[in-house]
Amino acid sequence: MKITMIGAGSMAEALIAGWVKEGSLNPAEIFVTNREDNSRLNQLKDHYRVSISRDILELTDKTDIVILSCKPKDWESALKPLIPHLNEKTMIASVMAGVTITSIEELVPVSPVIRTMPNTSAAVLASMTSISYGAQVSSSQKAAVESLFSYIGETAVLEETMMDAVTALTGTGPAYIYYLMESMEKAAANIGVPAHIGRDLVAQTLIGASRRVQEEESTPAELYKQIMSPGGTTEAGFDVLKERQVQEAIIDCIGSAYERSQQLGKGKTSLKQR
Ligand SMILES: NC(=O)C1=CN([C@@H]2O[C@H](COP(=O)(O)OP(=O)(O)OC[C@H]3O[C@@H](n4cnc5c(N)ncnc54)[C@H](OP(=O)(O)O)[C@@H]3O)[C@@H](O)[C@H]2O)C=CC1
Ligand SMILES: O=C(O)[C@@H]1CCC=N1
Repeated sequence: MKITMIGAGSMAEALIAGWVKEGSLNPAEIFVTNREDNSRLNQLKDHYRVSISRDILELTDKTDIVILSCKPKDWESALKPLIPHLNEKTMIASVMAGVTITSIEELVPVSPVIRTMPNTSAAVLASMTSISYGAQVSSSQKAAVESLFSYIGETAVLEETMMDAVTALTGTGPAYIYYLMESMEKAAANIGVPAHIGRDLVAQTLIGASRRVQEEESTPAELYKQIMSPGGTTEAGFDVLKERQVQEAIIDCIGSAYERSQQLGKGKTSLKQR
């Protein structure tokens, strides 16, 4: 499959890294462009052997899928020069937060449009990617898209009404987990565990906890209650979490990310416009 990526930032790199990691895609058939940062394009070319170009029309020649991996404020100007060269065989897949299928279809009525929400764990083939299809996507195109994103992790096909929610939950999600890990590393250092040791211990603790949720029937609450002995260490820790209302803060954090995804879809590019 020949891919054109418009945008060469963090999310684009995570996708590229995942697609080439085990040879799922031929890097020469991944064409990447950005707005102006030549050194970034050369870096991606040197590291992953992808094809790069400043000529967006050259990139879209015979491409099967154009991936919009720029920011929500930039996609319309990025896509405009391509419009006369697109047809019903060229899929447009967005990874952008907020931007709706309808808004892309309005600009490119001829093309099948797909809205996706991967995450940066694509780099290690562990993305959770949600996918929604516009009305013009054929069943063979749907199969091709699902195969493409299943190379880099798990996929779920969802109604578009859920895309802002999954953006807040799983697109943004790894960042919350890294923040938790950073907090645990800082705590480790405070209680005498050097950072380089603490990092590995914390990472394995998260992997083990996640795997139990994936592989067993128990809920997270049942699992944490198993760890909590009356009067023990876990209870002492949870007393602080409850006193500081950490669970409420996390619920509000994801709610705020959800609202922001909705706003981005309405073209509110600045946080001040909230
Ligand atoms: N980061 C993440 O974890 C996730 C991000 N996303 C979505 O992915 C998208 C990209 O995010 P992220 O990678 O973090 O952003 P970055 O800021 O890292 O990258 C944005 C890229 O878009 C390029 N760009 C901007 N304008 C144009 C244009 N007119 N034509 C071509 N390229 C252009 C930039 O080029 P230049 O540097 O030259 O300006 C840059 O390469 C966003 O829409 C975001 O919502 C989705 C899931 C997770
Ligand atoms: O912060 C953002 O807007 C993007 C969307 C999902 C993750 N990062």
